[in-house]
Amino acid sequence: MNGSIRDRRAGEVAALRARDRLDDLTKPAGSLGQLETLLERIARITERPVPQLERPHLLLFAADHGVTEEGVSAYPAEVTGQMVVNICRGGAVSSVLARAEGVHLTVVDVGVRVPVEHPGVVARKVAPGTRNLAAGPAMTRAEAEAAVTAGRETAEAALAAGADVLLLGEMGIGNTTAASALAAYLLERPAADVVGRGTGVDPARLAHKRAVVDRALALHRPHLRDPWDIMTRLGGLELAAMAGVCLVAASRRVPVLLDGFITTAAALWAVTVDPAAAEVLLASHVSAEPGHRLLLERLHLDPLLRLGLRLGEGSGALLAWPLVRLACRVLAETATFSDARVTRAGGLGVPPGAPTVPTGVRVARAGADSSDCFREENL
Ligand SMILES: Cc1cc2ncn([C@H]3O[C@H](COP(=O)(O)O)[C@@H](O)[C@H]3O)c2cc1C
Ligand SMILES: O=C(O)c1cccnc1
Repeated sequence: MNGSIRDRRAGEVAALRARDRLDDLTKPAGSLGQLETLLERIARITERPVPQLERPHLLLFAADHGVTEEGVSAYPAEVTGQMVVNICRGGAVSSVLARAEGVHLTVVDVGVRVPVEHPGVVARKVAPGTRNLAAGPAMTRAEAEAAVTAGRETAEAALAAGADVLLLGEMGIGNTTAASALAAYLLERPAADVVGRGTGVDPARLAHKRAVVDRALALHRPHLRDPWDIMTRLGGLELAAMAGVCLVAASRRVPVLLDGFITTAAALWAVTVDPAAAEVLLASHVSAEPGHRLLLERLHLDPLLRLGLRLGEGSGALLAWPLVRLACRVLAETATFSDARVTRAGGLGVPPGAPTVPTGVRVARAGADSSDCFREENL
């Protein structure tokens, strides 16, 4: 207990020092907008006033869903296994983004229905998919626990390999239905508020998908006594595994960059198990699924991007990652007012026409950049 109080204080001190440094950088106060609150949050999580996140690992969990037999997705269930192979071969959107940004990608099979034929997949299959959550519990308690453990161990392995930030991703046809069931229950909302088109179901199928989620909620509600009942009955194997990642990140004070609706539903469940998990979450984007905005609001998270994405696979987290990395670089490398001898706001002011940067002062740090405006003759 004392340890956690001390940890929290260390985080608050780091956040305050990050705030002070942000105000001391050669820029108008507050001018980096949302990136400034992001940096304070990362400082608080990592307990470092000038955090450097340089080793991102995307942990992508794949599993199938029995609820697909209700016809809730625009695509057939076999796409899960096919896409896992595509991701590992480098052909999926997430593979391209991870490659382009140098993000280490780990793909974990926690419950794909068929054998996944690729040596790159981490084999942690708990069961060959869940059962239909609209007809009975999706999992047994032992399966839910094993899936959370698979997520926990994957996160521990990534951290042992040097990861300093974890990105979450998932692949599982039908998982917007399971995520909707979890979200509707945890947010105390009807299915109509959270269910969206997922892979792109038409309006008739969307109405059916909502009815399926409402039916599942009515079926399970009398049996939901603790968080484990909720995950066991309404969740999914990859949802449980992603929650396991959040739980490890909370205890290790490592930032988790969420992706879309599905990853955020898993994260909210993790927060019901350990409220400290809420402190390590970062929101990459807000997806087109209507429940995503509601989940982010519940978690008090401000998404960095609003692109209308509805893909998953960690794609939104991968797109937001460069912003996070660049924000950290800016905090670490931008000159301060005193270093650069730039006049602060509230001083005597600068005479009209006078240069705001005294001639002969280098604003850039030596060797920091090669662009033209940083050349000696231009300073
Ligand atoms: C080719 C393809 C690639 C994907 N990559 C992610 N998803 C996304 O769509 C699925 C969820 O939507 P629903 O609940 O409507 O099935 C998940 O696999 C999610 O990761 C994909 C879906 C498809 C079809
Ligand atoms: O928001 C998401 O995570 C999402 C939305 C649609 C399909 N797959 C994922």
